Amino acid sequence: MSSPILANVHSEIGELECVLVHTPGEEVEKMSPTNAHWALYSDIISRQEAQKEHTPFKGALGKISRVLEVKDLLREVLEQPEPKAELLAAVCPEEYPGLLEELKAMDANLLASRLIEGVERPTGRLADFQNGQRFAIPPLFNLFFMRDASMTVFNSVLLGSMASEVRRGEIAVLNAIYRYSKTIRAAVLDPRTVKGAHDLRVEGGDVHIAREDILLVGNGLRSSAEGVDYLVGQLLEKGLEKPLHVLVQELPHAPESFIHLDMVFTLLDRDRCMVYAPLILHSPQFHTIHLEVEPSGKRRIRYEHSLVDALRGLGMPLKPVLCGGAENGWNPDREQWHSGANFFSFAPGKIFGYARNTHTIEALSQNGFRVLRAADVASGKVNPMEGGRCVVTLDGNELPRGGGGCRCMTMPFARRRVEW
Ligand SMILES: NC(=O)NCCC[C@H](N)C(=O)O
Repeated sequence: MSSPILANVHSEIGELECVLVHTPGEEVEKMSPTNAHWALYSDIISRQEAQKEHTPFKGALGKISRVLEVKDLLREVLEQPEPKAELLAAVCPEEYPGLLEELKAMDANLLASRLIEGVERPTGRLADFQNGQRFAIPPLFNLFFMRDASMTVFNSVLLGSMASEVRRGEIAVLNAIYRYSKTIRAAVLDPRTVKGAHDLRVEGGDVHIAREDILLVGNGLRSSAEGVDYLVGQLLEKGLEKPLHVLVQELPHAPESFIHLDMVFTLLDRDRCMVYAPLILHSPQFHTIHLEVEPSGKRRIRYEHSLVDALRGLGMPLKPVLCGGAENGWNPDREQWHSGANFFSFAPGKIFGYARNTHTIEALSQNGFRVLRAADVASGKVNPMEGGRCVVTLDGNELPRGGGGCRCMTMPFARRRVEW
């Protein structure tokens, strides 16, 4: 058996070597207009349509990098008796002992599907049915947004501390995978072990590694100040070789399309970033805070003019490309809403994004990004690794209704180091 792949991510843009994804399955249809908002979707979506859009994305990723389906990793873990028992104990409510036995008897394949797609309460009680509490184990509606519930930070994986109850089931599954998979290996940082930390929240959409010594962290609905302090504390405990700069970007709590930093800002190349300008370039209300941490643990903290200015000050001059192609007006708002600022870099200057955000794609084209189609990359018709900058576009009309884009749908596990 080959040796496991080790967690190794030291930037947002290094050439991708291994990425975790989840193809949207039955779980995305286990909702109706009444509970879609609770499930954190802005609309109900069709599995078939979502899969149609996701397939070329995964296919294109497969031409570039090793791609691991989270369900395959889960199956591998469930084939091992002790991890299986441990995971079932974590997710199966004690009030249904019969259910636990039923799940224990399932083979790894069926059980992996059940844990992702959800298990209905076995009681058949009308009250549960009517109040929408139908699940003993809720479906992992948002699992295809692999980015958020865990994140590779250097050589460790940090489990998310999710702001919404509906996403907490993802953590148990991912925790089991990171601890027991034979395919991948990582040291796991688990915020659940911190006692009494009621306001410790951190999600991967907010955590970006700009450079080995610079982290960017969104601070809003999903990641709290305590979450940032936890991450810094963990990195200090592991030992810093040089000062670490943490640039914290405050985010508005509404509308819901501003949930994470990656919905308003993503890194595209050594010298380009995508910005939703009204917030990232021109907001006096939402601050950028620079936390400098020395290897000794000594910290300094100050306001910066903006994220882009702070990065320039740290020797990362970035030209912003505008989401919606303009500073203000309808287009930035319309395209940001459909994850128009959310790009996933698979190498410096090589990115994935949704084709529907035409003004943003045009702005990228004007910045030297060749526009390719994911289906053509997946079929081998074009090779995105050849030539300079490119944006690989996928038809994303159904997927963004779940609330995220290409960065949200990937969890990079290993990348090559960038030569700066
Ligand atoms: N990084 C991201 O912005 N992820 C998108 C997550 C969407 C999901 N429906 C959520 O609200 O958590």
